[in-house]
Amino acid sequence: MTGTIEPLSEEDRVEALDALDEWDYDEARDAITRTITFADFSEAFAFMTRVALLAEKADHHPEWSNVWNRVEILLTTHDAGGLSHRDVDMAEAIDGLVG
Ligand SMILES: C[C@H](O)[C@H](O)[C@H]1CNC2=NC(N)=NC(=O)C2=N1
Repeated sequence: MTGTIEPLSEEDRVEALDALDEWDYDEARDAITRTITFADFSEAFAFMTRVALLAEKADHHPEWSNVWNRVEILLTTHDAGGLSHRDVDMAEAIDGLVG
């Protein structure tokens, strides 16, 4: 993908976070985070597989970790040096998967 990607303005970030109820703002990273707990490892990993497919399609990849039934996700845009609309789009897509 070519072209520059700009970080969100403070106004846009505040508005986006207001709508993303399940996500927290990580000021140090200029990122958003969400932790999701599933019934077991199998459910957690199935979710991660679905997110991985979305991430490849969008060419936008989460920083994340998994411990058994828990998945911790951090979204930020490396190419923008902080939060961008790509993170907001990915967060919305992830929320759509979790239901
Ligand atoms: C070359 C490729 O488009 C970039 O490296 C993509 C890949 N996935 C990415 N993922 C994230 N989270 N941020 C990026 O800036 C990013 N850039």
